[in-house]
Amino acid sequence: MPQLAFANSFWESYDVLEKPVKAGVRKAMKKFQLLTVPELQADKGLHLESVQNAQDTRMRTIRINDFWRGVVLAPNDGSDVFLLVNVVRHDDAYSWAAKRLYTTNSATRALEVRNVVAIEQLTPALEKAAAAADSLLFAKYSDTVLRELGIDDQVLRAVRTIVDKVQLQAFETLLPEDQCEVLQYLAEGFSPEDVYRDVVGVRRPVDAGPDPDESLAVAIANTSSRITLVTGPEELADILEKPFAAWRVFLHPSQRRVAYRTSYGGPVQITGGPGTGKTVAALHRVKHLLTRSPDTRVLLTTYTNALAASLRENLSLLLDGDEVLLSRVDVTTVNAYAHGVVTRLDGKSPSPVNDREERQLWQRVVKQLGLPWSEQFLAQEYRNVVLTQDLRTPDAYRTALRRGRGSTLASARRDELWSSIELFESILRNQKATTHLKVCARAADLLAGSAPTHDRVVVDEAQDLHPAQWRVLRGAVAPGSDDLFITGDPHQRIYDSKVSLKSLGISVAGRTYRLRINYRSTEEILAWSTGILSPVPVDDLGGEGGDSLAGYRSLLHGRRPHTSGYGSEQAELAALVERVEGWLAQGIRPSEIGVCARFNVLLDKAYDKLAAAKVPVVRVRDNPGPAVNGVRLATMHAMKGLEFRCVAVLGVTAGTMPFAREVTPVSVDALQHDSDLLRERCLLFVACTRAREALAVSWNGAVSSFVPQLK
Ligand SMILES: Nc1ncnc2c1ncn2[C@@H]1O[C@H](COP(=O)(O)OP(=O)(O)OP(=O)(O)O)[C@@H](O)[C@H]1O
Repeated sequence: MPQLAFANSFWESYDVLEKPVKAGVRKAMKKFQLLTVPELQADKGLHLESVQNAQDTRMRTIRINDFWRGVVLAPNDGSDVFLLVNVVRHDDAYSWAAKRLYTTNSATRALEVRNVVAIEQLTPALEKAAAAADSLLFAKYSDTVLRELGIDDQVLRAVRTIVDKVQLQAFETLLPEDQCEVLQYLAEGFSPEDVYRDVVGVRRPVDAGPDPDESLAVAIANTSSRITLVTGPEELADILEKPFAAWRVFLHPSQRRVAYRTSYGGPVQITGGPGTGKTVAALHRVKHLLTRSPDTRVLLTTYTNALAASLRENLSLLLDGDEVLLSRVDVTTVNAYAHGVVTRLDGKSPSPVNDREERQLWQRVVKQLGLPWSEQFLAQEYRNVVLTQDLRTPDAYRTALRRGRGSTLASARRDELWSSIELFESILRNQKATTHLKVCARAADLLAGSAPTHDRVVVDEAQDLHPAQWRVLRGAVAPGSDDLFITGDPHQRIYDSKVSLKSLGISVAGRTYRLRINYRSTEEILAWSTGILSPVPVDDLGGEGGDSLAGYRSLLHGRRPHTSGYGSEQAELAALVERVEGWLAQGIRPSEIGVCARFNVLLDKAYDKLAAAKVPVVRVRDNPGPAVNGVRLATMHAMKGLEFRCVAVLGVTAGTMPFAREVTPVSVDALQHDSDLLRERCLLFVACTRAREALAVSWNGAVSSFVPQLK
């Protein structure tokens, strides 16, 4: 019996087919599992036929129904894997199939496809233009270097005509995938050695011989990042029936490498810009850890309850709803986990105050003691010095290094300040209340004196965790191999947490990896959003140096973000309604649209305007499940970790972004001032990078200085 494999191009077309057409595909696919190759060729219903004038003689089409045909690559080398590459309307199927050529990459040994006709047609004209060009994008790389990276003769000829990145982009959909990726990395300034390591090395089979003489079946097996091989009828039914989520099946080699590495010697850190699949890598790592050993208990944490719910859902999808595996994972936030530990080991449930109540308490302290510091200064001192370093006595505080704080405090002043901390804590005690970070501190103490609760910990959205929360995670698992798998992006740090992971007993030295391909947003959205952060340096995740967004790329292209200023809030909101209606008219579902603003006040007004225009709207804070209809409205903070096809960011006005009240004046503390400003910038960056296809940023009055000017 032949075997079946599916290329990712197939899923892209299959996913949007109408139900009866999908049923037709399923019926046709079944035949591949029931019939022998000669029977397939003779089957009248399937009508497996060659494609006239095809560039690839292995190209066949099959009948799905009167209007649709499947495009199949049939083996002609004695191997037996048929590759389903597309489902196309009858009239287009033949010309689509005729132009495509599948080849085995000489370096990666993976199967890749090109639009051979288009490349042939374009190249001569481009060669003429290139002869007159001042410089060529790949001039500094010799043919030998490019060939070693897998570039073949036809692509090499085209490469020698490329003058700049824009032209490379225009070629992207035509070029064979691995070769294209090599060129994209070189164009970003990566050295051929880096590209070999990150693109070729991770794909090339260890036992690859000097020449690519593999059969089609072997080349298919080498292409796991783009092709799924189906092993049996049940798997086929399963895969065709479930909603398809590409990330479950097609991991980029850089994602696969970090997620499925058998074991790490200790904590490992995965960073990457927005949308690079860090959450996806974390989920696959959980799968790997669970399936590797039958008893392993995993703690998977994220930042908010809403994100925890979505992680749970996706993990269930990835594990095919396997209850036995799922029962060995706890998916939660660090705060909720800490709360559970304290409740269990102290025998009573703590009652943390919320952010607003905590602010009010500090106001009370300031009023009562009449000290020369603002409530904001005291709250930051408590969070960023006292709780960060876990200082518990006035003596410890008196001599502590106040890392990250730019103001000096002499010993006498520190004693005064400590009195405010004592008062704050005593008010809490009297109210039988506490704070989330104090619950974490208590949980860390309790864990230090008891057995770890889990065998492995996987941490998503790590950039915003406070040292008190890291201490909890450190205590949840015994130090050793595979103890902590940490994913995060320091450019998305929207709470004021300064962390040195090493000082918390979490050393990731030699075990840090970076993901660079953005699967979410178009290159246009990513590049524009990157401009929000480009004027300022950003610390890395572990607090040991700097991080940068250089070299991140997207696989998708689209329109540039739309930026517009209005004379009044009314006008801005009226334009929002029009924009959302426009998106809906394009067939985008309400739940695929996100509208966000820095504060709820503006969101409330947006809610009313949209509702008045009969646009369904829901607030993200009300935790609407995926099935709930309605445009999603969220504050910028609540946008963390989410994504939408279209995003409108409102009120990016000079007085709001940055919001002066949230920014410590330079005169009070210069370092804190910079760090507050950076946090505000990151907030806008997070909001904008939630958009997949369309981003609209607007303001009323003067524009925020964070908004990059479109060139
Ligand atoms: N290998 C893949 N193939 C297809 N889609 C992918 C792949 N990896 C990630 N994605 C998709 O890209 C999007 C972003 O992935 P994910 O949320 O894991 O990124 P992230 O790095 O955690 O993002 P952020 O830090 O911005 O929250 C999701 O829609 C995800 O399904």
